[in-house]
Amino acid sequence: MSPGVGGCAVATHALERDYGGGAGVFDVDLRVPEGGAFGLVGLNGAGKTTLLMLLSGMRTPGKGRIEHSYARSSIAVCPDVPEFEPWLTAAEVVASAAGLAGIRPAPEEVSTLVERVGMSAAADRRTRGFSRGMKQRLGMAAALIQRPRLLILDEPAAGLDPQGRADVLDLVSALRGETTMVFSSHLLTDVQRVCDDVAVLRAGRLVYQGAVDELLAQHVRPSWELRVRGRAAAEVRELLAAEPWVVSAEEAGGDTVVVDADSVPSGETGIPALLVREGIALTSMVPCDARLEAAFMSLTQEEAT
Ligand SMILES: Nc1ncnc2c1ncn2[C@@H]1O[C@H](COP(=O)(O)OP(=O)(O)OP(=O)(O)O)[C@@H](O)[C@H]1O
Repeated sequence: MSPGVGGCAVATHALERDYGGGAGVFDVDLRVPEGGAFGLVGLNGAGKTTLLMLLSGMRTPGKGRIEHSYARSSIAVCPDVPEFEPWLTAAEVVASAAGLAGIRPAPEEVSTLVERVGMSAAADRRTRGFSRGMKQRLGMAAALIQRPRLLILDEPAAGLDPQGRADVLDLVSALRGETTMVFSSHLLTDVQRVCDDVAVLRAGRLVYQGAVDELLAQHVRPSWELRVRGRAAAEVRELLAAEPWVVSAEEAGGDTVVVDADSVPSGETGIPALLVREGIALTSMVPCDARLEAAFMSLTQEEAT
């Protein structure tokens, strides 16, 4: 490990890449803990790709420095829209990615990886005509065959349908602990689903880095949409509103009530406990993601002070 990286897969110090006209990344002190999934979020043009390319060594900084725990050969990158030679099959793409990295995997290693990314059925199909989701998963297999210690994924779930997005996020989640991942997204909900830590970029500058839970605690009022059975929604709303930890409770049509709590733990434990106490059946309790997005937007758009 390089001196000074202590506990981090990669760390940057006053990193800058200035494209002029305010574009680029500036004064970035990033700490990516080892072994987990690290999310990099920001609006379009915030500098996510630039920072990822700097971390990967594919672009050079104008100022500042980067310390890696790993050799350059242990870093793999999956671009936002992976492109492959159209005449190669999926399995050949993975095998040739290994060859380019100087690795000679056993055929079973290639097929296991192709299976792991859910591409077994297409292993022997040429990549011409692959959907974006298939390309994304194949790109991840081509990166993983290099046995990276650090895997950099640029918007791996962007442009995918809900199923494709869920597949990619599940894969990222399953890789936690195996390799350090840094992945960019403009969706906080994706990051919340799979990441332990997150950095938020606004106009090229870091405005937050740390635990996802802490970001949510600081910027999001926890909220759930409940569906109940056995009692009118109005009555359930009233019962909830009387609880000291409930910030607001609103009917949202039919059997649905939306509850804002003063903290995630108080809502997660208090809502089921109250309903059990009152003998009310809870048919679903879903966090209100739209509000998470709104909080993220306020964090990324608010004026720098
Ligand atoms: N090679 C380049 N030369 C000049 N400007 C660039 C270059 N690459 C990126 N930029 C500009 O730097 C800013 C950050 O771009 P970057 O692609 O890093 O952002 P991003 O957060 O990844 O955006 P998106 O989510 O849209 O992909 C943008 O204003 C972009 O136009």
